[in-house]
Parts: sequence; structure tokens; C-alpha cells
Amino acid sequence: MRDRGERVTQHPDLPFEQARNSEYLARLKARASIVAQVNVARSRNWVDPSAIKLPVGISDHPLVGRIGFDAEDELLGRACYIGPTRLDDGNFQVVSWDAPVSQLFFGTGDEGFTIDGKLAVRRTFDHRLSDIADVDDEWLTRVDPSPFDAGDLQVPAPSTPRADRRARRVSPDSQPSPAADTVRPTSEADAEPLGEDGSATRRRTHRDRETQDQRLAGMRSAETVLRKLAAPRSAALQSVLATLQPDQFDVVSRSPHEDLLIQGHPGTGKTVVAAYRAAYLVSAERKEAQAQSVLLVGPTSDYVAHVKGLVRPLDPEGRIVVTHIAEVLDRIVGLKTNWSGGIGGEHNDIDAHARQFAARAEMILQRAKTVPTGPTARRDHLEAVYSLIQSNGLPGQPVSDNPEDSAWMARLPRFNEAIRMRRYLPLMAQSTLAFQPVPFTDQFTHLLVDEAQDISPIEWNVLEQYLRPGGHWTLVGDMNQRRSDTTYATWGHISDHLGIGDGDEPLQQTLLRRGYRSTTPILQFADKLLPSSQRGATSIQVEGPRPSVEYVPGPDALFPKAVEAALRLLKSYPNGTVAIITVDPGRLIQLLGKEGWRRGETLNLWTRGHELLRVHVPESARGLEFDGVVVVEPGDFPENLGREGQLYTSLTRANRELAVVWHKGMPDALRKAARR
Ligand SMILES: Nc1ncnc2c1ncn2[C@@H]1O[C@H](COP(=O)(O)OP(=O)(O)OP(=O)(O)O)[C@@H](O)[C@H]1O
Repeated sequence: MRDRGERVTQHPDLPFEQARNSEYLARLKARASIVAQVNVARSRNWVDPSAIKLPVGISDHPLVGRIGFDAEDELLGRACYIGPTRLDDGNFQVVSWDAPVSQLFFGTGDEGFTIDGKLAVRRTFDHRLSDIADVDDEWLTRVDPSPFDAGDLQVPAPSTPRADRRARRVSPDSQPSPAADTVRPTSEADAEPLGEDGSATRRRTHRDRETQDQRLAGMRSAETVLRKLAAPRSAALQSVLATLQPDQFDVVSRSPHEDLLIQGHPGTGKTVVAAYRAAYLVSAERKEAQAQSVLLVGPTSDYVAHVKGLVRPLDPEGRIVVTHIAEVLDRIVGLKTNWSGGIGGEHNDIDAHARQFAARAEMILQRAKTVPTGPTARRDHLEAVYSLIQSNGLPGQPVSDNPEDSAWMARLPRFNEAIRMRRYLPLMAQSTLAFQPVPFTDQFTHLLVDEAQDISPIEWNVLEQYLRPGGHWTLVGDMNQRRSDTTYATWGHISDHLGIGDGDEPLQQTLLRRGYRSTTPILQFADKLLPSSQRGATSIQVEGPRPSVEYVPGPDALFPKAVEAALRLLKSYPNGTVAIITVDPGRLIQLLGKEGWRRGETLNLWTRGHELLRVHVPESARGLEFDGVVVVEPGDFPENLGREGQLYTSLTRANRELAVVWHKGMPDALRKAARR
């Protein structure tokens, strides 16, 4: 069966490029096998099991594209490939994606290098796993013969370099003619692969076409991007290195000696930019990158699974650690404990002052010479620091003189209770740091934080400990998706806290404006939750089904209706992913159990025969995406300071289709949007 978005006609060079790609991957593998396996773990604390097994230099990422020039270049000839790693082998020239010359491919400019002649054509590859699935040419200047037709257009056998490579000559008739390869207007059938509901076959009006053309302005390889977005979503993000856009590559490739702040509406590619920036920072290609190491911190373990695959093939030396905030905190505490319950809590639980409280408590312990020793010293020491905070120090030696602080301290639970509660994990981490700072070997030259709007002051304090002196930050997020009042309300506050920016000026925001994930109808629906100044998010996926909103008359019918909607979406997106997002997962799970669903590999996954359904609370859905999403009882989603960040995030997890099921209440803004 043809997947959504697959092209009907095949580019004539596809077999050749597929064979070239196989040869490239085989050569990389051969190169890697002669390099001894090394332990690339960065430190005792950050052992990444998948990194240890990876031989240096290996990458299973396919070639990403090819550029051709209008004249012979002394070094590169008429054309060269762009790949995850450099390969320089006679007539097979692959330039690394982050080498200066690759700027020609990504369309960001021509600084820092010179070629003899000009760029004539960009060829972008679309992939299925590590194979090339499609080829898309963009001609800037037509040249004849084509730079890709330098008399050596042969199909090598797709085997190891040593294998018998009886070349098959591609018939001259099948050579790409520049005219045929010029990017076709986006109104052609290929560029409109979007509708499961018949919208793809619907005739687009002239105005629709104009709007779409405007949305695609400034993009490269727009057809391939649209095809990728129309394809079913999988649990993990698929590589989009080949279709990184000029504005995205520009951010990815900023100097490692710069702090960056990247803000964008849902689905504007922030996570993609974060992942490739991490890879760019540590790339082996550039000298300046060789001393770099990156801690990429996301919101949840699902996010880590979602993103890890993007950076792995571009980081064969294992210099990027992808983790999530709770894992960072838990590693610091270093005790075997199950943290249960939500993150929530009183403001002070996570207040930045905790650092001073913990430091003062440790000082009192040192003065009293009562620092624990022995086999359980770590736990005992943590208990001692925490308990001193809880009691606001010793008589005559308070931890804080502020009555508000001491009232908060008096409300803290006893250590044995607190050590199991997720809401006290940041305080426990901060208390541990008071006597056990992060060693230099565990620190990184760059901290890259995604969903940064959800990091609390105390968590920023903890994260700061992981940054080497002189290191830099890349902060990525969306203030409109902020999930709680306990985090900073503006980027200015965050940059003040971290002391980054230009003197008194907070760090400048880099805005990502182009929406990729959700269709415009979904964004327009969710948009109504935002203050008017923040509205107007748009997507290059202009068309798609309107979100469906269904009222159910009785509370008992709510979850059955939600499951019914999810089953309908599963039918529409048989190779894709569907999630139900609710603040009351218990009732849903009970129902799924009764209806024969069983828990899958992870907590959020439910299976019945061949059917797969994902169940999320707003918290765990952050940063993820699915083809279809059912949001249950939107009126129950918690608000923060009058904002509906959690609901907004949940509604925008859908790539193609959104259903809302409600009984108790609907936020007014959405009620109006649903009636339109
Ligand atoms: N250049 C690109 N080519 C193809 N797909 C892209 C490109 N950039 C982003 N996408 C796709 O758009 C979707 C959304 O991207 P991403 O998750 O990075 O957005 P985000 O801004 O982090 O979203 P959110 O804040 O809502 O979590 C993903 O499926 C991603 O693969």
C-alpha cells in the first residue's frame, strides 16, 4: 500500500543514487571496523550504554543530498555529495553536512569558502530508514550537461566496497533533463498529499494556492518537506537533516561561543533545531567542535526516546548526552528511590533560594562537625541537610530569617516521606549539591535545554552546575506552552537568572515562525486559547480536517466516546500514531482494560491485537507528536495565571487530525472556535 505523501513517479536517477548511498554506508562501515572500539563514556555518571558500543566514526545515516556547479571546481569537481560524515575517495566526494561548503546545500549563504563557479543545482534525498527513497532537484541555473551527468553516471552494486561492482550504465534517455527536474509548482498533485478525508483530491482554489505559495516562500525542497510531513508519524522523530531549511540551519550553525534563545509556536521545528545544533556543536569535521560536549535536556523520558535517534548517527563519539530534567536531578541525588506523584508544589518547593538554604544547612553541619560518615554516608548526609532546612537550622543558627521561608520550611514533610515524592526531587538534588558538587569531568561545554519554559528556578540552579566555566547555553521553548506558575513567566527572567544576555539587556530571541507539524485548521483552533497578541500561528500544512468537537450528555459516556474517536483515527492513520490525552488517565485505563487492551512496552502504550494506542497526561505529551489526537474534557486541564498552557500544548500534538470530547465544560474560546 502506498503511504500518504508518497510520490507516484520515480526520479530517473533514484536507482543510481540508492546504489551510491549503499556504497557510502558500506565504506563508512569498513572504515569504522578498522578503528578500535573505544569507551566513549564521558564520565562515571554519564555512561550512555548505546554510546559505549559504538565504534568511532561509524554513522548509519544515509547521504542527505548533492550539489552541482556550473563550472569545474578544483577540489570538488562538478558536483559533490553532502553526507553525515566526510568521505574523500577519488570520484566519490562526500562533504560533511556541517562543513562550510554545505551552506550551499542548506541555502544559507556563501561565506567562509570559495568555489570555482556557482551553484547550479541542489539535489535533496528523501529517506526510508537508511535507504534513499526519493530524489528532488532544485535548479538555480540550468547547465547542460548536468553536473550530475559527468559521464560517470553508473549504478554501482549496492554491496561492500570490495564486492564485485559490475556497473550498470544508466540509459542516456533516463538522464534527468534540467527542465524536468526544475521544482514543480506546489499545486501539483505531489505537493498536495495531505488529505485522508478526501481533501487532497479536492480542487484547490486560486486563493488557497496563493496562500500555500506564500507559506512555502523561502523554503528549499518544499515538496520533499510536505511529503515527509504527510507521511505517518512514528514514535521517534525521523531524520530531517536533508530538508533542514535555511533559517533552521542558520540557527543550528551559530557559533558555539554564543548563547542562544529560540522561541517558536508549537511544531515550528524547535526540537529539530535543538537536536541538530547539538550535533553541529560536537561534529568531528570542525576543529573548534572537537573540544565540545553537549548536555541536551528535554522534559520527559518519552522525549528522550523521541529525539535520541536524530543525534545518534551524527555523534559517533558519544559527546552528546540526551537526558531529561528528572533524570538529571535523580542522578545527583544518587539514591535508589521511586519518585511518585506530580511535579506540582508550592512555589517555594522549587524556589531559587533553595540553593542558599542548602548551602547554609551544610555550613551548620560542618561547624557542628556532625558530617555523616560510613556506608550510608550519602543518604545520611542528604537527610541531615534536608532536616536542617525543614527545622530552619539550629537554635541561634537559622537557615533563613524570613518568616515566610520559615513557615514554608515548617510545612515540609519528614525526610522519609519527602524522599519518595517527585515534587521534592529538585530540593533533594539541591541539598545534595551542597555537599557534593558536580565534578569537572561531569560538566559540559554546552547546555541545550528544550521546553525551557518549564524549568523552575531551582532546576536552573541545578542545571548551571553542569556547565563548564566559559560554557554556553542554547535555550529552546515556547512561553505559551508554559505548564505551571512555578516557572519563570518571561525569557527575560530566565536570562537574568542565568546571567546571560548583553549586559543589562536580556538575551535576544530567535523566532522560528514556520509551522511544520499541525495543520492550519488545528493551529487556528488551538490559537484561540492565546492572548490576541500571540495568535496567528500558521502551518505549511495548510489543509486538513477541521478539529471535531463532540459533547457527550453523561459523564459515563465520556471515555467510551474518546476511545471511539481514537479508533476512528486509528482507522484513518493505519500506519501512524494515535494518542488520547487526558488529565484523568485512571478512568481511561480501566475502560481500556475492560475492552481487552493490554499495556505495551512503555507505560503510555496500549495494545489490542495489532492496534496500538497511546495514553498521555498533558505532562507526558510535551514535545511529542502523533497523527491523530483525542483530547478529553478540556475544561479539566489546569490553568496557570489565566493561561491554558497545558491544554494548548495537548491540542497541538496532532500532526493531521484532532478530536475533542467533552462533558463538563469547554473553555469559551474553544467553544467559539468549534462553532465557526
Ligand atoms: N526542515 C524540516 N523538514 C521536514 N520536517 C520538519 C522540518 N522541521 C521540522 N519538521 C517536522 O515538524 C515536526 C515538528 O517539529 P518539532 O517537534 O521540532 O517542533 P517543536 O517546535 O519542537 O514543537 P513543540 O514545541 O510543539 O513540541 C516534526 O515532525 C519535525 O520532523
